[in-house]
Amino acid sequence: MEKYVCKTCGVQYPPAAEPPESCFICSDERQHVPAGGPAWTTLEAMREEGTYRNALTREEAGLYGIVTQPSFGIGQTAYLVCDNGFNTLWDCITYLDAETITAIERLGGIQAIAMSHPHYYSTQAEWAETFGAVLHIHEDDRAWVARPGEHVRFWSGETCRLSDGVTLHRLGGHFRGAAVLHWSEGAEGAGVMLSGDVIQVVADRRWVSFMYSYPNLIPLPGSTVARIAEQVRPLPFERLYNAFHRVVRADANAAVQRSAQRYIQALQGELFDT
Ligand SMILES: O=c1ccn([C@@H]2O[C@H](COP(=O)(O)O)[C@@H](O)[C@H]2O)c(=O)[nH]1
Repeated sequence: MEKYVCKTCGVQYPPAAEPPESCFICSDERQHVPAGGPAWTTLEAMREEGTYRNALTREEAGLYGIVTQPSFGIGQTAYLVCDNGFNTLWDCITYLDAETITAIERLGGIQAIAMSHPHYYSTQAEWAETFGAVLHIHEDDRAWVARPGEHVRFWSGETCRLSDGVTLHRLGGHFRGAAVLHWSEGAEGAGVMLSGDVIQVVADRRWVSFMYSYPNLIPLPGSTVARIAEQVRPLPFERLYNAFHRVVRADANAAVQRSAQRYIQALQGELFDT
């Protein structure tokens, strides 16, 4: 029996004799199945190949980025937030090896794992089991968990406090249970938001955007974007990190507010006349 991993999104499935016929994450209209159909590997095969390694980078005091090189699956970055002795892994990546485990153990291990949305679930069960961490997922996204188990804690409502400085906020939009992480101690106490791509940092780093599907370019309703901006407004955060190493470095809450206004104006035909 093997725990097959979808090569397109990096999500791991429960033990089975044969790979699944399709990946239910990629078959959804927010992702895509490659033209050649689904393809599969396993975490063990990836380790044996020796192709991959994880780069762990210090982003700022108490915050580390972890990304697989060369890129695998969607290619997202996971973050380790070290908040006064309580470490949270924000989002997850598929590849996990002994070198990564040692490096993270040196930083104090992982006490909690929290996910923005299903596209980054990857091998979250392996990470939770390896580090003895509780895996926090909003209950509205329960149906997207390929490998449920004792390690998962489904949270409900709009917020979930993980440590003194770390709180999850359900924003919805990209997925019903889509969440962001607010770290009040980040950016030297000015606050940091980790957003996955529930709030997406765009090419011009002074702006963000919001989508139902990024690869298939399906936007969100203006009312949803307005609600997301209102939920975020009271939170103090100077910096915002997305899942692809893009950062709004200064005045990030204001960037979210003006970007939401611009997005809604564009949807309403008030931003340009082309
Ligand atoms: O800016 C982006 C972000 C993501 N994608 C692609 O979308 C899918 C789903 O990933 P999410 O990041 O969770 O939306 C994946 O295939 C990404 O490569 C994109 O095209 N542009």
